[in-house]
Amino acid sequence: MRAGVIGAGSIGGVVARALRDGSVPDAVLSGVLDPAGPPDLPVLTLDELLSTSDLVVEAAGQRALAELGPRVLAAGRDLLVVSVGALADDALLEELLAAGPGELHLSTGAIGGLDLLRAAARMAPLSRVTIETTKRAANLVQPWMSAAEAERLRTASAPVELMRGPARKVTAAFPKSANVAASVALAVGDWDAVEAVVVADPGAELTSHVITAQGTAGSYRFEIRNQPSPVTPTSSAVVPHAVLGAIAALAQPRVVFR
Ligand SMILES: NC(=O)C1=CN([C@@H]2O[C@H](COP(=O)(O)OP(=O)(O)OC[C@H]3O[C@@H](n4cnc5c(N)ncnc54)[C@H](O)[C@@H]3O)[C@@H](O)[C@H]2O)C=CC1
Ligand SMILES: O=C([O-])CC(=O)C(=O)O
Repeated sequence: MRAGVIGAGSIGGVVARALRDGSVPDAVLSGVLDPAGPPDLPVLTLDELLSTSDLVVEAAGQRALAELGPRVLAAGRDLLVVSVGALADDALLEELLAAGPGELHLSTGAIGGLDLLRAAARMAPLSRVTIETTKRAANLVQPWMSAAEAERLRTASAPVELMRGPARKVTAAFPKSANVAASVALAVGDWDAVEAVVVADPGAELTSHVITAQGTAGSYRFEIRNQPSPVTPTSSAVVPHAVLGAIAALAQPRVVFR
């Protein structure tokens, strides 16, 4: 399988180098598309990427997925999405689903438990599904925040709850930090069932995601505590490895959990 990568930052850069170095059996790097043009990686145009890849990994952000995702699928290339939060836009999701012949795949990204939540939600609708994300306060500053609010975050001395609301709203408000809220909503198949919370903690060494759900199938609590990426600390360092695991499963579908 030839895999191309859109966005060669903290996630896509690790993925591209691992593919280039042959660490995934039966998968090779075709190249990367990134205006930042990492010097050690083969940088291609979109047309070149599409003509030399079987699978394209999006690791460039929610806006890039909206701009480029439909073209990847329409060119007949499979697409593995990391910026899952962009799918909170129903119109984009419909466009991507209609855009084939390429197939759409979603990365599990920074979290786990999505398979069990999906199974439990199929048994009977879940109630009270929540995901609480806690990150280092200074990394959660957003362009829509007032200067005073941004400064309060940068100088916070205690944890602050920044937003609590429907997953759709929270993933759009924190596009680099709360894609996981969308992942939980897509796993349970109900955007309105999932409440997302973002907490800024000046003392947080690790990024945490605590997912809870109750239903007929049982009661669930997943606590994930990830090391932040040293390059882009809003992203967990494990994310590129989730992507590489997905590529390995697509390239060589043997002994794969589904
Ligand atoms: N599903 C999940 O659990 C997670 C999803 N993410 C998503 O992954 C995205 C990428 O994360 P990082 O690699 O840490 O960010 P990063 O900032 O380190 O890298 C992003 C790269 O994409 C490039 N880029 C931006 N727009 C582009 C475009 N239109 N075409 C090509 N390249 C473009 C940038 O130049 C940069 O090199 C985040 O913005 C977020 O949406 C991040 C963490 C977890
Ligand atoms: O990497 C993480 O821990 C989660 C993240 O940034 C996101 O969901 O956008």
